[in-house]
Amino acid sequence: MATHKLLLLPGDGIGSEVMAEVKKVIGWLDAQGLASFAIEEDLVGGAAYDSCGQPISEEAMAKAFAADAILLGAVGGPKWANVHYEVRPEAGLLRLRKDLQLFANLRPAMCYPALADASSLKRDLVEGLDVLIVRELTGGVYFGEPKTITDLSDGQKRAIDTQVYESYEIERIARVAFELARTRKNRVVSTEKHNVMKTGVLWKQVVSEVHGSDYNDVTLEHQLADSCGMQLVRAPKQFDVIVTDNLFGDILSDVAAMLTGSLGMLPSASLGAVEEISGKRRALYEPVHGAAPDIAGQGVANPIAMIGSLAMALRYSFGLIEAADRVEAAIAGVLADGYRTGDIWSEGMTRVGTAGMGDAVIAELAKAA
Ligand SMILES: NC(=O)c1ccc[n+]([C@@H]2O[C@H](COP(=O)([O-])OP(=O)(O)OC[C@H]3O[C@@H](n4cnc5c(N)ncnc54)[C@H](O)[C@@H]3O)[C@@H](O)[C@H]2O)c1
Ligand SMILES: CC(C)[C@H](C(=O)O)[C@@H](O)C(=O)O
Ligand SMILES: [Mg+2]
Repeated sequence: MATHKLLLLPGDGIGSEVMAEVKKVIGWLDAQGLASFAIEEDLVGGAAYDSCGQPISEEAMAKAFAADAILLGAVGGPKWANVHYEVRPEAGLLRLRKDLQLFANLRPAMCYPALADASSLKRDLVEGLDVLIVRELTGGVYFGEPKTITDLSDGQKRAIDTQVYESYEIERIARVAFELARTRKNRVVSTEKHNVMKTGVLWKQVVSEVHGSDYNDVTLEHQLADSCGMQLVRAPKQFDVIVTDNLFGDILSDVAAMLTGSLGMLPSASLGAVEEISGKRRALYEPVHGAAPDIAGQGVANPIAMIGSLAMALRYSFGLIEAADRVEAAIAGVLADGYRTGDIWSEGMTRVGTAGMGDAVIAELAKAA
């Protein structure tokens, strides 16, 4: 069996707590002979800043380039509120995404039947929900230049962020969305704001062209991003795949999280292009949530988003479909058995902490083995 090089970057806040649970799952898969991993670990975010003055070291970047896949916990927190913008914890994550060219961010939001009552919406609106947000991750306002704050002569200040998209960036993310739609319900909603933004005009045009030339079999609808947000909480089951830019994708995925019960439920995969010679694609897997400073250190964070991110790595990077299916079935199993961390807990359910949820997943895996 091939050995997969996996780099673990726990990061800050609850990042290391949820990573500890994923390590249990990795250990279990290895022990069962279902997967074989060569594990490296390093610092990212505030933890790296505290250690070397940078939100990711050059050594960690080299490990990231050498890895078959990266698992990242979370970065950020109030401890670093006053560090210089260039070296803030989030800059480490953004550098990984940009330097590794991880342009395709897949954020599936699924509402497990056992959790339909934990959703922000009524059960019938969310039960069985399965939406995939395909977020462009290396362009847009996150990276566009100029990006400045300047002092003006009258004592005022001016801040500039720049939204830039080139057509190739829109085309490649549109292709990812259409390809994935073909494996699902064959429907794509593309969302932007062409009514106020030039990038929105280009986005809509390029997505339509890609659709017309190669994906006529997929149903395509365009929605303005504000309206898409509204539709997502009005009637979420109308969606199959949503393709959108970096900023709208960030916002819509947190909204979608609450339809599933909690931000602690949403995994993600950030993928690069398939390399021509090696056939490999760079990839980073991380929960959609952040470092959750309000609950960090208490052992109560939900590790399911992190464990689900490992399942996505097994599926997309390593082709270990059986192992991925087993991990996802174990997550569904513990929820059906009533195990709940605080964020998804309701009357009558078994309340567990982060480690308790990780142990329950292992027990469920073992039951099915
Ligand atoms: N990918 C990342 O590393 C990432 C993502 C989002 C935010 N952040 C950073 O994290 C810091 C805190 O940001 P924030 O508070 O706006 O967002 P957050 O996602 O950290 O937390 C938002 C809310 O969700 C809850 N939550 C999040 N994950 C949870 C989990 N696994 N289990 C239970 N509850 C959970 C938190 O307790 C909090 O109430 C900021 O510095 C931000 O930049 C990092
Ligand atoms: C931490 C931050 C840079 C990040 C983003 O804005 O992309 C986060 O919110 C996310 O959703 O992954
Ligand atoms: Mg976000």
